[in-house]
This record gives sequence, C-alpha cells and structure tokens, in this order.
Amino acid sequence: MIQMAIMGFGTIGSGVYDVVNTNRDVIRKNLGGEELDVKYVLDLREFPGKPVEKVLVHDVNTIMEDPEVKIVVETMGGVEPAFTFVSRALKAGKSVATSNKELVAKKGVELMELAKENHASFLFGASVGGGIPIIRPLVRCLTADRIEEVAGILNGTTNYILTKMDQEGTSFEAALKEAQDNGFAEKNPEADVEGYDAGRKIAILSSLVLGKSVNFEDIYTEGISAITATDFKYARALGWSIKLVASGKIVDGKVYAMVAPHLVKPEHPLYAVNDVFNAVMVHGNMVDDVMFYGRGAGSHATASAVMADVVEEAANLGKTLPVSWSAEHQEVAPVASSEKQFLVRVKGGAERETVLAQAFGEGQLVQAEGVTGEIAYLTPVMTEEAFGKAAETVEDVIGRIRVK
Ligand SMILES: NC(=O)C1=CN([C@@H]2O[C@H](COP(=O)(O)OP(=O)(O)OC[C@H]3O[C@@H](n4cnc5c(N)ncnc54)[C@H](OP(=O)(O)O)[C@@H]3O)[C@@H](O)[C@H]2O)C=CC1
Ligand SMILES: N[C@@H](CC=O)C(=O)O
Repeated sequence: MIQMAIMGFGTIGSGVYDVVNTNRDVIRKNLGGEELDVKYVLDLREFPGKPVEKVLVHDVNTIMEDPEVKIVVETMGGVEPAFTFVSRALKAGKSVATSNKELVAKKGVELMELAKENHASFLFGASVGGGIPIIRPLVRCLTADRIEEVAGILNGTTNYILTKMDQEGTSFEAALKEAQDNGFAEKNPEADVEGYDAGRKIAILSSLVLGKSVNFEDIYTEGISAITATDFKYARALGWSIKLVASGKIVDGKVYAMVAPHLVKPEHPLYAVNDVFNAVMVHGNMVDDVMFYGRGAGSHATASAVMADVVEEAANLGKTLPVSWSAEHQEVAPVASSEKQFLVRVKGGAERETVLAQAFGEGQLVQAEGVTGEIAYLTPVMTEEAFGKAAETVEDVIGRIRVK
C-alpha cells in the first residue's frame, strides 16, 4: 500500500480525493497491483458528515512527520504557505504533485532542486492546461525535435467568458460569475481576466522547452477585461472569433512571449476551442504542428492530471523524475519588435479610410452590423512598435486587437 496526503480540499483537492476513490481499480492496475490510498487530507475547514472527515487533519506536521506518507498533493494554491509545506515534504523525501502554477512559475527551480537533493520528484502536470497532458509529452515525447513555438488557449475561465459573450450575448460579469460557480476561476479572478494565469502557464511551458528560467513578469500580458460586445460584432463581420492566446516562440534566436486577446481565423486550430476547453499547439522543426486539447479547468479534469503525476511518482519512489529547467535566466525579447496584423477601431465612418491607410499602410476597412459612429481598419502585418507609433498619429482611436 502506498499512502498519500492531500493539502487543500477545495475544487481540485476534493477532485483528487474523488479520482482516488472512483478509479481505485484503474490506479491499482497501472501500479502493477499496488494499492494507493489517501491517509490524510489537510484543510482549514471542517467537513461534517462527509467521508473525508475520517482522514481530515488541520496540522501539517501530521503529514510531514508520518514516514508512511510517500506522496503529497498540493492543491491549496498561492505561494505561501504552499512553498514552505512543499519544501518540507521534499526535504522529508516525499514526492509532490501540484496544480499550483503560481508556485511553479515563482519557485519551480528551487523545488525541483530540492526534489533532486532528496531523491524525490516534484511534478506539476496539472499546472498548465487543466486535464490536458501537455507537460509529459513535451519533455518525454517530443525529445527529438527543436520546439520553435508553443501557442495556445491556456485559461479556462477567460475562454468560457469569451465563448458566452460571443455565442449567447452574456455580459462579461455574468459569464465570470458562471465560471466562478463552476470552480474554474482563481481565488482572485483578476489572475484569469488580466491574463496573469495564462502568463504563468506560458512561462512554465517556455522554461521547459528552453531549459532555462523564463520569468513570467518579463512576458507582455494583456487580459480580456477590455473586450466588449462591439469587438465581437467586428469579429463576426470578419467571420473570426476572439481568443486569449498565450504564445512563446523563437525567431532568429530570440525568444518572444506574449499573452493577449487575438482575433482568430476559422482555419486556425484554436478557432473552434470553446467554453472551458483549452488547447496547446506545439511546433517542432521535424514533427511540424502537434495539438493538445481538453478541459483547461475544473475539478475532475484537473484532478486527473494531478493523479497521473501521483501514479508516476508512486511507480518511481526513491527516484527523481526528470522534469526541470535550470536557474539560468532566459531573456525575453521586447514585444515592440514582434510582428502582427491589427484590427484598429476609430471614431467616424468610411471617410477615415485615407487617414488610416496613410498611418498604417494599405489595409481593409471593416464595417460591422449594428455598430454606428465608428469603423475598424485591418492593418498590414507590422511590428508592435510601428503600430504604436502609427496609432499615435491617428485621432480618436477606440482600441485595437491583434490578429493571430
Ligand atoms: N480550479 C481549477 O479549475 C484549477 C485550479 N488550479 C490550481 O489549483 C490550486 C487549487 O485551486 P482550487 O482547488 O480551485 O482552489 P480552492 O480555493 O477551491 O481550494 C484551495 C483549498 O485549500 C485550502 N487551504 C488554503 N490554505 C490552506 C492552508 N494553509 N492549510 C490548509 N488548507 C488550506 C482552502 O481552504 P479555504 O477555502 O478555507 O481557504 C481550500 O479548501 C490553485 O493553485 C489553482 O490555481 C489548477 C488547475 C485548475
Ligand atoms: N483559473 C484557471 C484554472 C486552471 O488552471 C483557469 O481558468 O484556467
């Protein structure tokens, strides 16, 4: 019997408990007949009358000081006390599986190092893309390829909101409330809507691909809070959709990374990724494009990814599974030099075309049904810097969205 503990019995921690109990036989089979069980669940709250009551503890020392506990799941969220608790577990030789991307993005290198020193593993498969198996394929399968780009929809909450706004005309606030009620959003949903969560996830993926630390604070991040029903009208006029895209790519030896809302064309693989679903597109120099798709948030889907790590750790007790990057800092190129096409909205009507063409170069006017008093212009591909300079010369700019 291999014993594990869960720290944090919220949306994901309770999902992990369910997966262990629902799929006991599957897990046993995949562990060659060995049984896996939850000895403790740590949480601040009481759960009177619930089965978890039998294993509930409030003192983390109970877990840390029990040599029978070989694996610890961290699903509390945030950096502290998660970092302190996870460090303690690793120092005690216990392997850790976490869904906490904030912890991985900020303290991943230190924790991977601690795992190595203590012959334990620190795995974080659920920290990117919810239930999508992306981290293991990236480090164990695409090992003969030079990965040149990773781009995806990496936040379930914002994709849910954008889909509801687009397809059902739901307000931003109402759609966010639904995402929170479904357990998709972060404790502070600003991390979702302002793109920080997707930024941490693309930093984790980029660090894995490059083998060096990409600091998520170096990544240009723009969220979806400024996206309005009018933006969707323009998207509809073009036959496109709007998605929060996170991307990291290497161009001429430089690393570019960004999180921002983008207009996505129907022929792009991310166009049809809706609701809470996420997708990650990986481009390798040999394999070309590979796409991963699944639920990007939610209790059982994410818990499935946590438990996949636990099962791997259980099969490799006493060893360090090699999923890591070095402490060396990876520079991210300034966003100003990256190239994009833009849809820029300005006040006025078709008479603005000459001014817009003079400022941005030859493009296309876009008129949307039900939109009055303004017009949009699709620019040619240009650098962010050139776009910014051109936009400064144009009066009454309302906003802009990049095109993927
Ligand atoms: N929700 C999702 O779909 C996904 C979440 N994640 C990540 O997984 C992690 C957990 O998320 P989620 O389950 O949604 O969060 P929840 O807030 O639902 O759960 C966290 C749980 O941990 C408990 N907790 C917090 N601090 C402590 C502590 N010091 N000691 C004991 N228990 C504590 C909380 O108790 P209390 O409520 O009393 O504070 C709560 O029950 C986060 O890092 C999140 O980013 C990753 C992928 C998907
Ligand atoms: N809040 C996150 C949860 C999963 O990582 C999201 O919505 O994607």
